[in-house]
Amino acid sequence: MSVQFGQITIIGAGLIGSSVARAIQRCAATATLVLCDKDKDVLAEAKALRLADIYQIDLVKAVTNSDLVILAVPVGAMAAIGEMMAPALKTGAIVTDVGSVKASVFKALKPFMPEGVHLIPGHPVAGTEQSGPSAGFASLFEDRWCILTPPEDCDKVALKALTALWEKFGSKIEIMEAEHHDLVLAITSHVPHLIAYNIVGTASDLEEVTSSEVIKYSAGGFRDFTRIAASDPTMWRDVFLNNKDAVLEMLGRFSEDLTALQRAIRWEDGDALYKLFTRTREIRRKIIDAGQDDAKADFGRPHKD
Ligand SMILES: NC(=O)c1ccc[n+]([C@@H]2O[C@H](COP(=O)([O-])OP(=O)(O)OC[C@H]3O[C@@H](n4cnc5c(N)ncnc54)[C@H](O)[C@@H]3O)[C@@H](O)[C@H]2O)c1
Ligand SMILES: O=C(O)C(=O)C[C@]1(C(=O)O)C=C[C@@H](O)C=C1
Repeated sequence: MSVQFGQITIIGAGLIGSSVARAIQRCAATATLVLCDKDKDVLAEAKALRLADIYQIDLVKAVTNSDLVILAVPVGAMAAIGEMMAPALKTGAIVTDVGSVKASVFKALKPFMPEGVHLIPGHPVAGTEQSGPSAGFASLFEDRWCILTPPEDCDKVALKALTALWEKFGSKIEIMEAEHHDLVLAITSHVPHLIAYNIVGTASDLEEVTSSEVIKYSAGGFRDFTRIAASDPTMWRDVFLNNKDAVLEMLGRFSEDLTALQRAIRWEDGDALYKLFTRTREIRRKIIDAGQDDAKADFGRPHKD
């Protein structure tokens, strides 16, 4: 495959940044790949893994001359990075990100973007509970959705180039409004993570059950929740603080439905329970039929490369 960009810079060499680096290397999408991270140990780990051509702790130096800058940092870190790197951005460059929330990222970055720089936020809907450069893998994005949320006046050529790159990674592309993205992901990703954090927290707080019993007898359902609840604390703190309205809206609905379930159990309304469980089983089957599930669901995705 041919080189599409002269220089690409990835800011943040963690799970997603390092997976993007590996995917870029695999499809030879750039002549020069620059990897930047604020943490020197992370950069050293990335270097040992040979994830890029240049390793740079200085943000300004890292983005200078880049045709594409990909921000792969927690969403709460975007604004400060945007402000710091803005003066060094090349005219015509594309700035994108991989953050799990979209409206707040656009709002955080837009004011700093110089004239002639194309800001196109993105979100690969693929990941694991792991963090850091060693946890990444090139096939992470294969057959997964990558949602792009370009502004209405987005440059068509820039959008086409970014779309082509994600397609090279094996992703399926969906174009969406940022606010709609945040509402959909609140129910499909953010609230499920909150539920997992909460149930594992509740179990560990139980006074009459020791924490060693929780670990010893954790099977099936609870174990699956612990995988999700092991996800990165910084990343998820930032997701909830930056998608507050949509998460609270979905959490309100969730609480109402939970109260209905509570009532059904109290009044021994077996029909209501049976009906709901039948409906939810159908949803699981539809997800499998649509190819959106894989065996990794239990313990993270196996590394395929
Ligand atoms: N983990 C997932 O499953 C997943 C999936 C899709 C999208 N995302 C999004 O991807 C982004 C990165 O998540 P991750 O899982 O790769 O996290 P990670 O913790 O593995 O990596 C984040 C990296 O960013 C670096 N960093 C933080 N602030 C920085 C700064 N100011 N300058 C330079 N580097 C900085 C950290 O040192 C770290 O190495 C987040 O916005 C997250 O919402 C995560
Ligand atoms: O599989 C997992 O471990 C994930 O949590 C991945 C997951 C998700 O909720 O689906 C997490 C956050 C991202 O923004 C995208 C993907």
